Amino acid sequence: MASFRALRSQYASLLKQFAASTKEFEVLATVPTDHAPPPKILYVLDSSFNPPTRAHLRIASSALLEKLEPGSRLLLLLATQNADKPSKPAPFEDRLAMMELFAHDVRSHLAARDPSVSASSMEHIPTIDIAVTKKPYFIDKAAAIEASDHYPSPLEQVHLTGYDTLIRIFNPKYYPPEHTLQPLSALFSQHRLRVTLRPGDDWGNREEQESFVDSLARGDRDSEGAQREWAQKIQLIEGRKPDDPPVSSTRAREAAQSAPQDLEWLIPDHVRQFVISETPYSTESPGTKI
Ligand SMILES: Nc1ncnc2c1ncn2[C@@H]1O[C@H](COP(=O)(O)OP(=O)(O)OP(=O)(O)O)[C@@H](O)[C@H]1O
Ligand SMILES: NC(=O)c1ccc[n+]([C@@H]2O[C@H](COP(=O)(O)O)[C@@H](O)[C@H]2O)c1
Repeated sequence: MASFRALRSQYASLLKQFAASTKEFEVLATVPTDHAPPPKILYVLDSSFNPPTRAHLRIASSALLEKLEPGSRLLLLLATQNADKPSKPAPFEDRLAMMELFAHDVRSHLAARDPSVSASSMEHIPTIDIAVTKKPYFIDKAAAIEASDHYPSPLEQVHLTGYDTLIRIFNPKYYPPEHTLQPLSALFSQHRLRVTLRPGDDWGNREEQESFVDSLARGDRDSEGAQREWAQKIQLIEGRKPDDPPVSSTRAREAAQSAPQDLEWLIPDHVRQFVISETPYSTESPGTKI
């Protein structure tokens, strides 16, 4: 693995080229770098990766472990433009460096759970792509991935999100000018969502979250332009256990500043080494405001 400084400068220059290009989506790196078989299914984890957390690790690895196949590929996708949040530290090159380290965390985690993997052979462990997009909305991200010559076509995408993101995908305010849910039909005609429940004060308890898909299947969102069949394309997954503390990137950024001992349970090993050594969230880093 390259040094942290080398990783960061490699991504800084790739980002510059991407920003100056007319491309909407680009794969910047692949872990491992050697030739991988063409994917048969693409799991997409879109995130701000600021930083990648153990919640992201669980979301990605539980999807891949459900059916560990050579044709499964994971795509870690960083949107350089967010639908709602303004950009804040860490800089994108630091996040991309952390995504690559996170890819190693995911592969180690999968290897530890697959009895057929020996220390010397990771060949059955899925390949992980690290990519950027200029598109903030899922319908456009999915279309940009479809249009990319990096992948065979057609290729089913399974977007890995949390419940809070599902709610926002189904908010008509994001789909001007009509502001209906009809544009989502392009996403659900070919692709799926695998949604991890995120019970808490902000998004309702577990039962309320589980009822979202039932309500869609009953036709409660028909008047907004939704289709009942979409419910079959949304798989809900158990999140953290009720007694486990909630994990989020916000919490990890706070811990980096004031409770570094918490980083151990908040972020996975390779990412943690970067955060401790490079201090991207230190109060002294330029413009840091968590
Ligand atoms: N603890 C969690 N449980 C379920 N889903 C999660 C969890 N953490 C993140 N996700 C999901 O992972 C995706 C990417 O997450 P994101 O980068 O927004 O992390 P975050 O922890 O919510 O960030 P921040 O705290 O900076 O707002 C989103 O779809 C989000 O819903
Ligand atoms: N309707 C949509 O497709 C929609 C709405 C809100 C957020 N998003 C995206 O979801 C991802 C996660 O968002 P947050 O980092 O704000 O939790 C981001 O890439 C964001 O741009 C998409």
